Amino acid sequence: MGRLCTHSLVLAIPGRLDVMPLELSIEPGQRWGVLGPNGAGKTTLLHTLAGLLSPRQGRVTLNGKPLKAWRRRSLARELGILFQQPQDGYPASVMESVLIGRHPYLTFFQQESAEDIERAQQAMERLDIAHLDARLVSTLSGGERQRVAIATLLTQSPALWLVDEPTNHLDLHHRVAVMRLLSEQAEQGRAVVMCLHDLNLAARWCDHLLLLYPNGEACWGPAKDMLVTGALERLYNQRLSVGDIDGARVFMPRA
Ligand SMILES: Nc1ncnc2c1ncn2[C@@H]1O[C@H](COP(=O)(O)OP(=O)(O)OP(=O)(O)O)[C@@H](O)[C@H]1O
Repeated sequence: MGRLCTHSLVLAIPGRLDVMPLELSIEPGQRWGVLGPNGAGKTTLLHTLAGLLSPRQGRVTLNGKPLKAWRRRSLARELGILFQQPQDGYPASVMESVLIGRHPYLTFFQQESAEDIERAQQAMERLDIAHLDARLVSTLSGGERQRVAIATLLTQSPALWLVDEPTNHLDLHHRVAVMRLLSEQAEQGRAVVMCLHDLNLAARWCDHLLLLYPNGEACWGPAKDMLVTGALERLYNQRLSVGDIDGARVFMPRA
């Protein structure tokens, strides 16, 4: 179970004082998209939801318990984060990197078991990087590194996935594959919160949306209620053309 709630949460964004408190309730099985222009606070929100940043005001609870009351290792079994910036500053192979996902389940001196290795192999196959298992992560392309980071999260298998721009660097095929994977996680009862820049991915794959405006305003709710052209144009300060393709709403920026 991964039920994450925010209570009068105000993000600590430097210089932004007039910010609407967030009262979010992210339930197991839901796919939340976080939308907003550059600098709106999407990454700050994700890091605050993960307990990596303190809010200016309010609190976050996971399964009813304040994040601060969780022990870090227990929290890492419940909640996983995909960072926008790669976190691979040390030399490691793809396999070693993906196995890090099992660390919350191991004691300090414990070796990974055959089952841990099997999970990592399955995750690498799912992300189409099994053939790269012995390669140093530092030698990979941007899209390959992104798939390693997602495979690590899949190996970790948390109840709540916090993913910052999961389709960064990915080609069209892998973009869809990753959105399918996130959807499946939700179908299996996990909760997924994803920061997205692509409105059409959000419209296609998210059932709930949070719109973060750069002036501190915010609105959230079921995706069908949030995908209002005027509100999105104001969000991005960009005129949009709207159409329907195969039953899905599609947004195109007007030139
Ligand atoms: N350590 C810091 N010092 C000063 N300002 C900061 C700091 N960290 C973040 N900010 C500012 O907080 C605001 C929100 O940043 P954040 O990274 O959350 O935005 P974002 O919506 O994720 O943007 P993007 O779409 O560009 O990734 C930005 O204006 C950023 O410059």
